[in-house]
Amino acid sequence: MYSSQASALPHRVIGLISGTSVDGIDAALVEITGTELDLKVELLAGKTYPYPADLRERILAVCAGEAISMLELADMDDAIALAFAQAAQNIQIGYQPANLIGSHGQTVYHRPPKEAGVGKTTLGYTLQLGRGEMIAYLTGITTVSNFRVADIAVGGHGAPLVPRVDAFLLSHPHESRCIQNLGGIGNLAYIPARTDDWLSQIRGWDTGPSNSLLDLAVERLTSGTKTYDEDGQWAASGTPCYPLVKKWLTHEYFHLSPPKSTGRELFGVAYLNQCFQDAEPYQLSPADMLATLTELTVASIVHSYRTFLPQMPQRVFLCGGGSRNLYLKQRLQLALETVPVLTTDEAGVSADFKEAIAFAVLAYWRQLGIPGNLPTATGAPHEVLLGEVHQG
Ligand SMILES: Nc1ncnc2c1ncn2[C@@H]1O[C@H](COP(=O)(O)OP(=O)(O)OP(=O)(O)O)[C@@H](O)[C@H]1O
Ligand SMILES: CC(=O)N[C@H]1[C@@H]2OC[C@@H](O2)[C@@H](O)[C@@H]1O[C@H](C)C(=O)O
Repeated sequence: MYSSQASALPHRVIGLISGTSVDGIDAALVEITGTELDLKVELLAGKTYPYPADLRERILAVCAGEAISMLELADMDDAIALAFAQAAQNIQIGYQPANLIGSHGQTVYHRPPKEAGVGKTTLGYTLQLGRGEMIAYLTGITTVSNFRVADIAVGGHGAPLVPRVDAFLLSHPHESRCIQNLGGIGNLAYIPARTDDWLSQIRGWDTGPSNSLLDLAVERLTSGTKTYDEDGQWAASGTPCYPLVKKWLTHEYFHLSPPKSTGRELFGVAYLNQCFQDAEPYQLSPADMLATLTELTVASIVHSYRTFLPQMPQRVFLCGGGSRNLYLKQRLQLALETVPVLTTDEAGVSADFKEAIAFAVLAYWRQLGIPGNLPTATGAPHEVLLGEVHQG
């Protein structure tokens, strides 16, 4: 545990991320004081800046495995960095300028590490575009980026990284909690009540698809006129097909023991095509298909908790865009029975901007020399400093 002396003064930091939904750049301007147990973050401004439509399409194509040249890769890296730098400039309008940026960038590829014989691991590989050096150059603000590689370099998954920040922002003295992110991919942080040794008992992993398949299905069912099902209204008018959910739950990812991480490589276009093929004999309506895909997200989360957690949490707090999907939230509450399902807003942390806030905190920790990974979530053998620093 680190002393808070180094950070007695508040730090104004910008956190930036575009996640696996590729819907746009979430930017948070925050004021941070304290370090870990005394960490305090005030959200001054939070906003999502949508990507230009052509850039979003190019990113999604690359995520789906389309080949591009090195020249195109460099251009895409810079186009993303430019969009991130603009988001950083815009979020500060009307505020005192920030002195640090933590930028996650855009994940375009993620390959978890693999066992390679006794005590050996083939390192994972992860690629986030939107290079930090360009953001620092364009904004004149010191920028920390490329957070995942240091954890990967010691054999970890490099993901999920937010659980360590969740631990200090959302733990409770007497209550065990799950913080469930519903992004393109879902992930959780299980945080026991803050008694002795609570930190070492925190768990975290990716639960599987959350909005990624739903969004792709909506695009497909509307011939591209819609990108998501607002509030889950369309899905709510359908009925889940349980034999399909049962079949899809046999996917080996759901049965892998944590630590584990995944991405659009596993739960993207190819997987959705398979889902539509599997659904053919059932002649589902579009609404039934969306309800069934929603149920896969719900069932995979609940299966994950019941199988891999030491005990069920006392409360679940949702965050990420999927926490605004009322149908998904309602189905999750039904499946979790007596465990209350809330959003992190109700625990004082913005459900929409928690990931952006987390990368502001991770950059701040990097500057203070505080590790950012949680080995029990990433599978790394020990804590490491995360992020590369580019002076502004
Ligand atoms: N009102 C809403 N109703 C239903 N779904 C919503 C709503 N608002 C946002 N979403 C969903 O949330 C998604 C965006 O969520 P979020 O920004 O948390 O994802 P992300 O950060 O890209 O994902 P990840 O956490 O995997 O990196 C949208 O693509 C959409 O599917
Ligand atoms: C490689 C990558 O970008 N992973 C993301 C993704 O989106 C959700 C889940 O999969 C999580 O593991 C991670 O993001 C969050 C911010 C994390 O690291 O905690």
